Amino acid sequence: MLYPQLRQLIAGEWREGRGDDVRVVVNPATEEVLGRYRCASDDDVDQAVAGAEQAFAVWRARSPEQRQIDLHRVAALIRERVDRIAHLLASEGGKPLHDARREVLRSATIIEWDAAEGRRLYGRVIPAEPGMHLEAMREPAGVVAALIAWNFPVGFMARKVGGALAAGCAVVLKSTEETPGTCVAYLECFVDAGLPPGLVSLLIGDPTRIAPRLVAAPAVRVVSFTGSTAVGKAIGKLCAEHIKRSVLELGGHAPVLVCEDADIEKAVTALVGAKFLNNAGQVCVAPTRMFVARPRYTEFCEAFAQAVRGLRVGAANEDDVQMGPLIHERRRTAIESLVQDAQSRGAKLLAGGRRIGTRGFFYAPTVLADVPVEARAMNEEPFGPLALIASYETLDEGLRRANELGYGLAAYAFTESARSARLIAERIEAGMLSINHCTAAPPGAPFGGVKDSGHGREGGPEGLLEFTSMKFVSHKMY
Ligand SMILES: NC(=O)C1=CN([C@@H]2O[C@H](COP(=O)(O)OP(=O)(O)OC[C@H]3O[C@@H](n4cnc5c(N)ncnc54)[C@H](O)[C@@H]3O)[C@@H](O)[C@H]2O)C=CC1
Ligand SMILES: O=Cc1ccc(S(=O)(=O)O)cc1
Repeated sequence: MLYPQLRQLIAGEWREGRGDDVRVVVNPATEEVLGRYRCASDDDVDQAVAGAEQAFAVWRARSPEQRQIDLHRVAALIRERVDRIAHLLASEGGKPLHDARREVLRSATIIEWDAAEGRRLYGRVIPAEPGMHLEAMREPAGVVAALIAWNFPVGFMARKVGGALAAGCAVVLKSTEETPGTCVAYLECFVDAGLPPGLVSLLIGDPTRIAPRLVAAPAVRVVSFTGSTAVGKAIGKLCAEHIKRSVLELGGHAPVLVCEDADIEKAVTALVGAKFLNNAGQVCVAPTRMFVARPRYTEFCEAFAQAVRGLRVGAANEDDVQMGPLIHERRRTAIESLVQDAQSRGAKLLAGGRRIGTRGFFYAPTVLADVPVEARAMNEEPFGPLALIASYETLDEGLRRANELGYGLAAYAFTESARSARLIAERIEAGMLSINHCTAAPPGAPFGGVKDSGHGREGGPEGLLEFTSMKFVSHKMY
């Protein structure tokens, strides 16, 4: 399948960037160069924002029903082009083709859900004396700056671009440096569906140049970022400086409580899938710190390690592959260093712990047990195929361990006890808790974190409201 020409989409026109730098895109499974792009310049950013501002005026004037119809055309094109988009996502991002396909198809469902929800952005009539009409109106916020990461570029585009458009906004999207071909192919669906020119722009280039200019642009009203907590803090500061509303979907280091009464077989199947088979652990909600009730510890460790040893690692297009490579050499070195550090502090290696092959950024699915609290991996988000296991004596202690980090994105619990489940639900410090499963949040659920994992929500009615502003209108009629 042909790799696309990597062009910017600026004010309705696909064209080359006008920045100085040219960068390459690499297949992480083969290290082969897939393509090159010239970065966006400051002027490109300004033109994209100006185009979005003009298109916003057209789009907000359309009825919510018409916007839903328009977005359904986009979703239909995404489904039609699933093979092409998934192929690009797998080549650039390294995930197995079947996972890439699932992400693309799910993204169409997200857009459809948001498109329908866009018709329900109700305001409120406030009771008042006769002759006075008091109303809280919800309006589209304006131009949205969407900054995404490489691990689920399609899912992120659906949530940010789909959500913003469904709420009546226009979007300037900053592509990921690693997966620009996927972003181009995906946004072609929006253009080819006949949306107003300029409604969605795509900028590819140096994020440290694009992001500050985009956030500072007066027409930009909401900034939606997905990435690390470190970069999220920098974006948050920029937003504060320019008084921009922000949605920050940042890192996580999800704890898992495996209670004494858990079904260990079911827990292991769910956790191995969510940890390793979901983008090789490069997921913000990946279950990573597994705290197991002492009486079930050995049983859990053995079952978990055995399941992990049987996983098939390989390139996206290989038959039956379950886990792909890491996105780049930096991530592999980071995982390696976390594993070495934990082992030097007494952690026991139960599976993996090594590179695989001579080409591509492969690292074996790795399990460490008896991981001490001071190991770096217990504190820094690994963002890779590394699971950590430790035991707890009481549920109180388990909850304390689960809550001890600054992160607060996803958390998981496995228990057959309604009482334990309730206690965990009440006391866990996380934006999302899954009990007895690890399946992904559906489009209608509010996705997001607390503490250092960010603020604001994507998905559900809550996600759409982030792209709206309130206007209070009081009308004295006589
Ligand atoms: N919440 C999530 O889903 C993600 C979390 N991460 C975390 O970040 C760590 C590092 O991965 P990276 O790819 O290096 O993530 P990162 O946070 O550095 O980059 C994420 C996105 O932010 C943009 N970015 C980077 N530096 C920027 C800056 N100074 N100003 C504005 N935008 C900037 C990049 O274009 C990138 O696509 C991972 O190990 C993981 O812990 C990374 C990607 C996604
Ligand atoms: O890594 C975090 C992450 C991954 C996927 C999604 S989505 O549901 O596909 O949007 C959200 C966050």
